[in-house]
Amino acid sequence: MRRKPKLQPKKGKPVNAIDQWTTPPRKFETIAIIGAGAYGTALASVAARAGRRVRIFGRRAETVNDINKNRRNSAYLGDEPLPEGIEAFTDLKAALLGADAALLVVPSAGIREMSCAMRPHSSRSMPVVICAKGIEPNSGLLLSDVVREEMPGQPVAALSGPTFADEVVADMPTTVTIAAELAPGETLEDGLAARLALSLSAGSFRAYVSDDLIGVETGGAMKNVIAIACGISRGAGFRANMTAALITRGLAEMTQLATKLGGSADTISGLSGLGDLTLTCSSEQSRNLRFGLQLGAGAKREQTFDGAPVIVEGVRNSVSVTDLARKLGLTLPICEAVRAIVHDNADIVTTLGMLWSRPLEAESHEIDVTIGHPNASEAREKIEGLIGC
Ligand SMILES: NC(=O)C1=CN([C@@H]2O[C@H](COP(=O)(O)OP(=O)(O)OC[C@H]3O[C@@H](n4cnc5c(N)ncnc54)[C@H](O)[C@@H]3O)[C@@H](O)[C@H]2O)C=CC1
Ligand SMILES: O=C(CO)COP(=O)(O)O
Repeated sequence: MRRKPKLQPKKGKPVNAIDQWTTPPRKFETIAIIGAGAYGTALASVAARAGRRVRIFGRRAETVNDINKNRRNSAYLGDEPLPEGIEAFTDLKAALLGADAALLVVPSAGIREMSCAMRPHSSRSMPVVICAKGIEPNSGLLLSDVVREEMPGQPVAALSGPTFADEVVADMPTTVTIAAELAPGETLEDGLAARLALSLSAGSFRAYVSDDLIGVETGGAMKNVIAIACGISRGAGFRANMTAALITRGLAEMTQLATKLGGSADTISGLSGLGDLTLTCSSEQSRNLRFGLQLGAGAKREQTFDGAPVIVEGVRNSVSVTDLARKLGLTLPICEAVRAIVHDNADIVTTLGMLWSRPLEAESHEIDVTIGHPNASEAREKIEGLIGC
């Protein structure tokens, strides 16, 4: 078995730590986790290790029994043992009974339906924390806005960051950002994000707080699309320089959309943006990266993962992100390229080549300059030649 190194926390008073603030925020005691897949179960473990009472909802009876009887979720997380203090239910009402906060951990496609189902069983003061990554197709809504539509008046937050579920469940060092908007007169110190961070942080799991819900959610939705681009490029035979370019220019696309929506560029350079982008674009643990690798190597979309129904959020989000950007008058070339390859069967080499033959421009989006490309066709030919087309 692989050795799991443990962090050794340093003794002494930390600087500016939430639990050292003048009046540390009150913890939530009972946490409901909605969704017993890989990430829901991992976050249930985090909450239980932090001393919370945890009630997790899963749709499949076998999974719920596995968690209650064997303290495992073998369908999603292999043999990794789960900590004590997690009770699983197939009944949504029972899972939400007495919950002080709920983490919503189903795929983005299920957020509207699930929040609608939660509404009759949720106390009005119970915060709903979105842990899925996405933007709703057609409406272009952030998932927090979807929840607000289905659960009017409910406090909403988002938890996002570089967090592979199997590392989280194994208590490997992990950081996230928790974001919630501040009510008038409220400060970060007494806000919802701080209460959640204090309720979940323990041992190897460390949450930072933010009031930029838009920035955190936009970064999370977009990084999966960029990870697919990195996978496609590597799978098609391009190398490290191309990956670095896609990550960096992908980050620029994330910044453009987030700031246009009212989020901050600072958030995009944080854990939920750059942090998660780095993780997802560089590790083959990522489903989005692996999906791209398979496409790049020539698989059809339906052949990826041998046809298994794996959640690859970047697939639907390449459409919702580009639709939203188009509506806002933005062009996101990498996200558009992923959409064209994944949904319109566009040729991979030609589509990636087009990224290199676009008019030259200033690197900073604060400077609005485009310079006609002197050698567009030459650039495309060069790229095609590189991988022998
Ligand atoms: N697995 C990971 O490492 C991480 C996942 N996430 C995000 O968490 C979300 C969930 O992902 P995973 O837990 O990995 O997926 P998963 O496939 O492991 O589990 C999804 C769970 O949601 C349920 N589900 C599926 N479709 C549903 C629907 N339409 N309505 C209600 N329930 C539905 C499934 O039965 C399952 O219990 C995604 O948005 C993903 O991007 C975020 C960070 C890390
Ligand atoms: O969001 C994730 C890690 O932060 C999980 O990424 P994948 O869905 O690509 O596996």
